[in-house]
Amino acid sequence: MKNFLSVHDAPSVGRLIERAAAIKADPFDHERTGHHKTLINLFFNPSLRTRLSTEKAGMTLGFQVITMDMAGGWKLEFEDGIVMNLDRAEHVREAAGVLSQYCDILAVRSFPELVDRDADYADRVINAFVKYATVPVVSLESAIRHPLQSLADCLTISEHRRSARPRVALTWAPHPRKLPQAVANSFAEWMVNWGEVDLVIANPEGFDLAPEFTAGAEVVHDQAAALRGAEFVYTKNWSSYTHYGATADLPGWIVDEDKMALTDNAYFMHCLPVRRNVIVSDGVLNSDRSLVLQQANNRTWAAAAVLEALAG
Ligand SMILES: NCCC[C@H](NC(=O)CCC(=O)O)C(=O)O
Ligand SMILES: NC(=O)OP(=O)(O)O
Repeated sequence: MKNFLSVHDAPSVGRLIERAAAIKADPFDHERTGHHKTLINLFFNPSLRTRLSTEKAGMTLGFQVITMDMAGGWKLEFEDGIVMNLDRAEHVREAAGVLSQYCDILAVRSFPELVDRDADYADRVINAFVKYATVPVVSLESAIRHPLQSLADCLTISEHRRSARPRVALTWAPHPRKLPQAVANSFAEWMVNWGEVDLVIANPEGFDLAPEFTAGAEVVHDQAAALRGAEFVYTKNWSSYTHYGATADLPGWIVDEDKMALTDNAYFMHCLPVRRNVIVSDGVLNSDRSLVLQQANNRTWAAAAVLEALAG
């Protein structure tokens, strides 16, 4: 594996899940993997889970780990050929080159602006690091994908499924702010490429995800129809891809006990952070069907499997 930006970088989803499970089962037997190697994590946006689980994964494998919050760094320029006489002090070309002097793997989080769809879907920030870094680059959630979350979610589903090929429902839910499509895009493409679940996606009209991520999944606009018979309910808000960045005030899409009663005694999943009693009711989130802490735990083992593959 050269970089880890999407499911397409994983030679085999099943194999990567197996490696994550193996490291989870025996975490103290992998300290040589990153020996004398350095991992740098760069954050252009906030994080709790991604930051700490990736640091923990790096330390578990014996890497030296350095994390930088880019709010404290120079403002970077991403345009090529530009006259840099405004407020951006450093070009990504130098920044990525310099970071490559200090580390063996470079991980980057950068969210979309949700204003210009073409600009966001060009995934400019992470791709600039890929272009100018001389070390492997890992996505810690880019403008359009969150692959480490999705790999952790695959591991969580593999650990909890009752049937060989469970029905997984990804449902849109309400939120007071406009949020990226990244988690949902990634979840869809990992579920489809994994090939061991049947994925149905429910969202309001006007909130269909970009077709490149949902090919192979069923997309419906009736939440109840999607939930019926589901073994896993993966919940997430996203702003509109079609009317780019638009939100909708649809409180009826909350996932509550009545909605969960439609399912096949499903587990509830969410990547966190989650808005209680907006996205999901307290009753569902506090219940023993909620897997949110298991998902957060599995972030560590997903990151470890990816770091192991990149450390070669
Ligand atoms: N990393 C997991 C989700 C990150 C981000 N959520 C958020 O920004 C939620 C913020 C809030 O609830 O205000 C997203 O949807 O992509
Ligand atoms: N799920 C997730 O990526 O959480 P953070 O945004 O806190 O890293």
